[in-house]
Formats: sequence, C-alpha cells, structure tokens
Amino acid sequence: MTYAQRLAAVTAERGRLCVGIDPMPAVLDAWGLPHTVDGLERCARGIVEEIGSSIAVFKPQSAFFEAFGSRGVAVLERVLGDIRAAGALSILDVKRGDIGSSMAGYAAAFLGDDAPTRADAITLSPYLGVGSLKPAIDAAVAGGQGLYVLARTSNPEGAEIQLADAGEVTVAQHVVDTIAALNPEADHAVGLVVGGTHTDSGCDLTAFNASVLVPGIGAQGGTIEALSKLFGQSLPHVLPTASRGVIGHGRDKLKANAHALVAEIASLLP
Ligand SMILES: O=C(O)c1cc(=O)[nH]c(=O)n1[C@@H]1O[C@H](COP(=O)(O)O)[C@@H](O)[C@H]1O
Repeated sequence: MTYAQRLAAVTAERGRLCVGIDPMPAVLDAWGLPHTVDGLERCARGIVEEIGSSIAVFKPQSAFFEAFGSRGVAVLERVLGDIRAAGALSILDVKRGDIGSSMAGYAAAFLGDDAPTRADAITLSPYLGVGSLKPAIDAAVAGGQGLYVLARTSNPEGAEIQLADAGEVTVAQHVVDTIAALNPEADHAVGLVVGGTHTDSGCDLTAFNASVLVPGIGAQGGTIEALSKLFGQSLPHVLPTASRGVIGHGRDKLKANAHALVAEIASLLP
C-alpha cells in the first residue's frame, strides 16, 4: 500500500489529527518529569501509551531527541516502534534537505524497510532545489512511505524566503507546482507543509492533490475554524497537526485534549 492509501485508511477510522511529540523542557515540566533521557522516554512513550490506539498520526520532533545525543535518538527509535505497534502512522520531523548524494544518505537513515530510524513519512526542506530531493522521493515511493516538503511555514520569518519572487511565482508556489507535477508518478507520496497561522497562505493549492500537513494549530495561534477559509477546496487534503496544544498540559489532560481536537476537526472540516 502507498503512504497516501495508508493515511486515508487510518484517518477515516481515527479522525484527521496528527499529534506532535515535542518533548521540550516545558513539556517535561508539565508532565512532572526531569530533563533527562529517562524523562524524555517517559514523556514521549507515555504519549503513545495513552493515545496511540485512538489517534491516526504522530509527528515526533527529532530536535528534542537529538538534544540528548545518541541515547535520545535511541528513544526516538523506540517511539517510532511504539507508534507502528499501535497501528498509527509516524511523520518524523527532521526537515532534511541536501545535495543528491547526501540526500541518499538521509534516505537510508529514515526511509526503506532497513532504515534504522524508519518512519512512515519525514519532513524535508526544499531550499537546495526541489530536484535535490529526488533520492528521498525515489526511496519513499519504493518503500510505500511519504514525504512532507516545506512550502509555506507557520513562523513569521518564513515569508522573507518563501514569498520571495522566483520568476513568475513565489518560491512557495514554485515548490507547490513542482511537487504537484511530479506527484502522479510518485504515488502521491509527496505532501506539503503549509502553516495554519496565516490569513492567506499565499499558495494556490488547487492543482495539488496529496496530503498537506498544517502545523501551527494551538500554541502558535492557528485555529481549526480558520482552516476552511485558508484552504478552501483543498480542505480534504489537510492534516492538521498540534504539539504543545495537545501534549503541553501534562499526562492527565492528554487524552481529553487530543480527543476534543479530533471532535472539533470532525465537526468543522469535511
Ligand atoms: O514541519 C513542521 O512540522 C513544522 C513546519 C512549520 O511550518 N511550523 C512548525 O511549527 N512545524 C513543526 O510543528 C511543531 C509545532 O509545535 P506546536 O507549535 O507546539 O504545535 C514543531 O515541531 C515545529 O517544528
């Protein structure tokens, strides 16, 4: 099965929410856990223990695992295994992007059956040129995995590069159009990241028919209600993701927060 098919199946069953696993110091504090590898593991694996069987997708943020060195990365690998065992999908947020030869190295790390840090999808940065991502695209298609390429990020600083002129269109639109054109042959394995914090994303997504990951919900001020206007007819492709808004109030509130957001998405998004 392709990533797009697996995503459609699990979201149809569990709802259309991706819970971000960002075990940053403030989140560990809210969980009453120490800023140690043990605290990291209890928080990240605790999230999957609590809601792994009811939430469709999880997005571990690699930064907070890498912050603890190789022992943190080992925790990340266990978390990815837990997500798989719970029947959910994982999007590993690593935002990689490099020249083709190095990109092949990243593909070996994260994509394909033998990858040591294997996820169902990973995030990529296209700023060395969308074409430089080809080794990752090939590996994802071969392995039935997915990719999410940054187009218009949720943070205010993103505009200076993403809304810059790339000839006829903006850099963000160039990314959207290039990925849209290659997706039919790529099994719709290549999604986009478009932040949910904008009133106007500045991207025309009409020709895009793969998954659109939408971060910025909750802690960064984005709301589910605003997504209809922001994404219009592309709304069915949107996968909202929230981290601190769901996991940032301690283990006791995790399940209720996550399920309330799933219900809100079901009532407001088609
Ligand atoms: O690729 C991402 O997920 C991402 C892209 C983007 O434009 N903005 C963005 O916030 N993210 C990530 O999404 C998560 C957002 O976390 P919260 O703001 O706590 O929901 C972080 O891990 C970010 O790195």
